[in-house]
Amino acid sequence: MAYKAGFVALVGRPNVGKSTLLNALLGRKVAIATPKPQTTRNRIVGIVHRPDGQLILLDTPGIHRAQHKLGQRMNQTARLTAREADLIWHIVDISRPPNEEDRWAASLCRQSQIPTWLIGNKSDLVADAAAGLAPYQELMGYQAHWIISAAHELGLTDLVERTFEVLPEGVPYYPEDMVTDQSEDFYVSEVIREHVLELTREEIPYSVAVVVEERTLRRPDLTYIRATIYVERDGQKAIVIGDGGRMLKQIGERARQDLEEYYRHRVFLDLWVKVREKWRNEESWLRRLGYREPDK
Ligand SMILES: Nc1nc2c(ncn2[C@@H]2O[C@H](COP(=O)(O)OP(=O)(O)OP(=O)(O)O)[C@@H](O)[C@H]2O)c(=O)[nH]1
Repeated sequence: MAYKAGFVALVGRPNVGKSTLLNALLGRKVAIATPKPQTTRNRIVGIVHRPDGQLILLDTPGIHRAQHKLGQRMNQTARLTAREADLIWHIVDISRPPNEEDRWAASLCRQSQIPTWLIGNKSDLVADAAAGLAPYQELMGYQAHWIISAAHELGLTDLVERTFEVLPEGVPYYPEDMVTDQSEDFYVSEVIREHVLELTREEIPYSVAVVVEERTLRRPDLTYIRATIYVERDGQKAIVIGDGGRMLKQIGERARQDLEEYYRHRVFLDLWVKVREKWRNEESWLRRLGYREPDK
């Protein structure tokens, strides 16, 4: 069987169940990939790995965020192009009728000219799912539609199965063993490190490493992150902390803002600075920090 690999963009107004769907799909066979922010505009939020293929799920920032800024957003970032996705899943909540935002999302999908499937979620909430889906179908007229319940994991197998069928043939984009936590922690540490380097300039060259010690979702809208910034000398520690802790506060502030943007909810960032001499020579440390040898 030919190997399939492709990108699916998730589109849908807030609250339709995108995160729930992702979580349901991101079972064991799935890993989160966290590319550097500059490498792609549409964030990769998950990869479904199978022996015969790889389904890469993309989130499209800007599409489902701004309710009141809808007008502005229309001319701004939210845009999907065929270069970025092979298929769009436009997710809707069939327990409610379509609203302005659903219409707007639909117009973006149409403009993109990417094949789009209508995914009617929350089927468990309605007695007649087909009736719930009908107004959306009328409005959008997409090629195909699906009825699912992300929360109850209904209809997902078929959806994924059929999606693989339409993905292009290709080679894997990502290694199969991509581990969720590692890449996410690595991303978080890179964000922090970036601000350390930016704010301290030449004073702290490359002798800085950041280790995420804890990262927990404390509440649905709050991620707690405790991280340690490692430097090689006491003098560097003093610089990173700054007078009265001012530098560290600024680093934390900037990194937190970036991370809140990334997680789309509040982040409590607890930063520590420690000295560890010559960490750069320690192999186990380099591995712990995520600096692995590139994949062959
Ligand atoms: N009954 C039911 N509730 C669901 C289903 N899918 C999602 N929900 C609920 O709908 C609400 C919104 O779900 P999310 O997954 O956070 O929606 P989202 O589209 O990611 O929302 P944003 O993060 O705001 O973009 C949550 O309370 C979910 O528990 C479903 O299939 N059935």
